[in-house]
Amino acid sequence: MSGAAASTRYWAVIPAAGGGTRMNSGRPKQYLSLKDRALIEWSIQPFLDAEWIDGVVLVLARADSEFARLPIARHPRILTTLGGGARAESVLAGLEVVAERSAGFKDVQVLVHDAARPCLHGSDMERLCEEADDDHGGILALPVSDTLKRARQHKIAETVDRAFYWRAQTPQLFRLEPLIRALKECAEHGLPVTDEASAMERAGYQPRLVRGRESNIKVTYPEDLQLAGFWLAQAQRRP
Ligand SMILES: Nc1ccn([C@@H]2O[C@H](COP(=O)(O)OP(=O)(O)OP(=O)(O)O)[C@@H](O)[C@H]2O)c(=O)n1
Ligand SMILES: C[C@](O)(CO)[C@H](O)COP(=O)(O)O
Repeated sequence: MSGAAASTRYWAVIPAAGGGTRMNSGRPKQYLSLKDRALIEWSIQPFLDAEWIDGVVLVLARADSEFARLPIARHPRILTTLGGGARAESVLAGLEVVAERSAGFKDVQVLVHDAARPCLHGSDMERLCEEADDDHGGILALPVSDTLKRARQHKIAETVDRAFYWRAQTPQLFRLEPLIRALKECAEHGLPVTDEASAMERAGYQPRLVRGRESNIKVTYPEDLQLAGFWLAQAQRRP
């Protein structure tokens, strides 16, 4: 990847240990079929296509018996480990594998990407690596375009100025060791974090917001699956 120092090593961690409760499909949503592939395969592919990424650590649920049956499971740059009860625990488990595999390298950057986001463009992932701050990291995100209301018991409490709000996506890019420390700190204090940036912000970092793409949706609810299929077709991504 252009711009990165030759000594910088890049890894990806893909949290894929969730149960897909909100999808209500009776199986983990990452294995639902999306244009002739499992959703998770689309999410992993941009990182395998990027040969400058040393490895992809996939974090699976203990009961996961599906991934091993996928063709992509045999890819030489994919490692797997077991996740935990919350996304942050799963991410931390994946980071520990990166730490083991990248021992000896000083400058290790990690891209954390939801397995539930199958429509990522590889070019956006590269742009994140180029535009993120070396020390503070960065995330793909989108400025809010709707008028934002703060709710109180299903009523409008106030309208907030949307100019100051962005919607966080993934990948989120951070240096390995500071991210491990930040997530461990949150875990030790029982602080639930829903993304890596939250942990880094709490540790005093100011991650850069790198504009993403509306199509980089997180497949969360049933209607999201059809939308993901639409965006993949728009990008003309082939299985
Ligand atoms: N304990 C968990 C929970 C979530 N994830 C992963 O984190 C990503 C984002 O989480 P989300 O969209 O909430 O997925 P689920 O937790 O599966 O969905 P739900 O909350 O509806 O159960 C997903 O790729 C999911 O597999 C994970 O690795 N470990
Ligand atoms: C990490 C994330 O995708 C950023 O928007 C989001 O926080 C994941 O939330 P989830 O509830 O674990 O899906």
